[in-house]
Amino acid sequence: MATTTHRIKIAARVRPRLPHEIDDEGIQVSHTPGSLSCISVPNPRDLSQIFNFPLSSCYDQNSTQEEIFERDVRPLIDVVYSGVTVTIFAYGVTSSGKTHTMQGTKAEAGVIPRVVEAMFQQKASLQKSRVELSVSYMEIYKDEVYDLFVNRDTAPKLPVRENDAGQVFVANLTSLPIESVEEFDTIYSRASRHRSVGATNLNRASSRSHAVLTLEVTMTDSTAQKTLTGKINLVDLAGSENNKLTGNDPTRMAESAAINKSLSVLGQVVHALNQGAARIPYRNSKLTRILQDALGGSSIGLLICNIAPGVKFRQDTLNTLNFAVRTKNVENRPVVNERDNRPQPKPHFAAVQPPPPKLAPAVLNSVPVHASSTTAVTTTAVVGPTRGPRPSRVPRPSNVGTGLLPPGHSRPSSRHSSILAKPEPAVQLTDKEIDERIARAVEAEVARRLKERGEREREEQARLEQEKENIAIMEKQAAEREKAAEQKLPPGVLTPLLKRHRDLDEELRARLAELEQKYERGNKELQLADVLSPSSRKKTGRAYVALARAHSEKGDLDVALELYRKAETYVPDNIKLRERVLEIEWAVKNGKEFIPSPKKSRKVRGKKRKIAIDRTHEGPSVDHDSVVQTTTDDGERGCGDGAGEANSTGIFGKVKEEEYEGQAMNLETPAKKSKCEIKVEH
Ligand SMILES: Nc1ncnc2c1ncn2[C@@H]1O[C@H](COP(=O)(O)OP(=O)(O)OP(=O)(O)O)[C@@H](O)[C@H]1O
Repeated sequence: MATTTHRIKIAARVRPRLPHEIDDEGIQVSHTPGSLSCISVPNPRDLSQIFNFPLSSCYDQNSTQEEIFERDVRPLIDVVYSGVTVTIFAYGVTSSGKTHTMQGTKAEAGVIPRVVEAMFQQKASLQKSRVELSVSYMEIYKDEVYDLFVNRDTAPKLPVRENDAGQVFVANLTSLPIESVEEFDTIYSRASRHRSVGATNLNRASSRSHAVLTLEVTMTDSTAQKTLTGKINLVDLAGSENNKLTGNDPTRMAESAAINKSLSVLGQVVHALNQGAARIPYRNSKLTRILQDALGGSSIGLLICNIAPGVKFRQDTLNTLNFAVRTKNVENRPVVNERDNRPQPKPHFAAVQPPPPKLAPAVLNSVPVHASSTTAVTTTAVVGPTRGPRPSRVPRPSNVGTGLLPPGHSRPSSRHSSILAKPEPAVQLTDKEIDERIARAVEAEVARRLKERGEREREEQARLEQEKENIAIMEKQAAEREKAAEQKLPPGVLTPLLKRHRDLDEELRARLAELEQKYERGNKELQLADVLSPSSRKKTGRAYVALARAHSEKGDLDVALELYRKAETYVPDNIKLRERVLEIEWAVKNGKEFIPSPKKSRKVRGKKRKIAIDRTHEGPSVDHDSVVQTTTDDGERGCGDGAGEANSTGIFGKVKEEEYEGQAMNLETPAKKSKCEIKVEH
């Protein structure tokens, strides 16, 4: 049997303009008899364009607290007394009037005090049953739940849990029995002082948390041996905030971030429900976790969208109304929370039924609720021996607030412990009946497991697809960004990344060409050098060097470089010559002037030669010829000795390291090393 669905009812309320505000004349509320009322808002970007939002209730700036209560809230009191959970939440941007609507002032009492009064009036009118009322009050501050009946300094963070029947509850939340309106007022005003409130530019007393007040009524009919439990959750949400307008300090910013995040998750939940998504992200915030039952669950909902009329709130007004439009499509499946208190027969060990699926009200009996509400709701009460005594078997009844107790968990302050199962007499079953029951139980269990597995697989599949989609979106966005960056540049101009690639490419090609040239040139000279004797090679080298030097002194660096390179082919191991080539290459490449180091005077050269000769006497085997050659200062003669090399490499090597980077590393070739070693052996 299918259960009846119920859509969340939406009301919109525009608050009056505050003294310092510029009114947004464009927001209009219109009522047409016989059809939905409508709220119209101009598009902030194009004022000639008007957006219309038809909603079941629209209240303009002159509306009163009484009007709203009588029209939209009072009918729900009957629904609560029929054993159904009702959730009313006030939604809107900061300073739009949520707290005013829910709480109000002494002179203009809001929804909460009026609901309490109506609940006590209804209680007084019930003769047959024993009626008990209790209240709980919590706030969700920075995604943590706190009990507002506990002093804030000592209040612990309360965990949100789910029992095995799928009921979400706040563990250890205080539930206080109340006997009168006055008693409630005392408790409530004390608890409200614990709520996190702070001043922002937009609201001197801005709620920094979401507050959930729950009134629970239990009606025990001793004649019919039934207990009905109804609840009403009154939720004053914190307002979404634009930190530019609120002028928040770091503490307020952190609060604001938590508020905006939880409201954004609320939007995601509503969106997912509208899309019929496999996974609804209730768990992404405590707010949605706690309101799970009101959003696509088993309670009846009323969303009051509060609207601030100021021009600066235009965009927020549109956001709020768009949220309202999406929410009105969310469907709930209300259930009556009824418990059968008749003695339950003790089931045979083989007759134990598997627990019914969490979301299976369709297989349960359906009865209309005796309420003035036009909504037909279903009861979850199951009468008869197959029904276990535990209330947790009710498919996802609402559990927010005072009744948020897991099965078998009782609280001293709560009076619900009186609704416990009575002793159960034994029942006589035939063997056939037992076999049938076992078969049914096994079938049901297998079906349940298969269904669960299917759901898990679908969820996983959806998650994977979502991930794939996200990756595709990210890739597309990256490509679009790159394309957009290119398009922004004038034709022919490249993005920095492409330009860098292009530059590198060109550099690489030039370097390759240079290397090839060098190779060819070197090859030719090498072939010549090969046929010469060592002394002729040195002479040819020296001749080239002399010629190169003459050109470099004239400033003809390209020719000088060419000649030095040729010289290098004949005396490849001359380190000074190599350095000279590098220096001139650098000067040519960077368009710098090349100033050759001055020739040392004969005297200095002679002195150096003397030192070198003296040194040669220190060791037994010295090549005099090579020593003489190393006394030259500019590389125009052959290989240098150890001292000369160290000196020249010390000076030139430093310059090269900075200017030639990697090239400087290869100054000392293996050929050079081996020649020096040979010299020492001589
Ligand atoms: N219908 C109304 N009539 C008169 N004054 C109102 C009305 N609604 C709101 N106000 C005033 O507007 C101001 C902001 O209202 P309120 O504090 O209720 O906003 P809020 O939406 O709860 O803000 P926040 O999210 O920051 O807590 C208050 O000074 C309040 O008295």
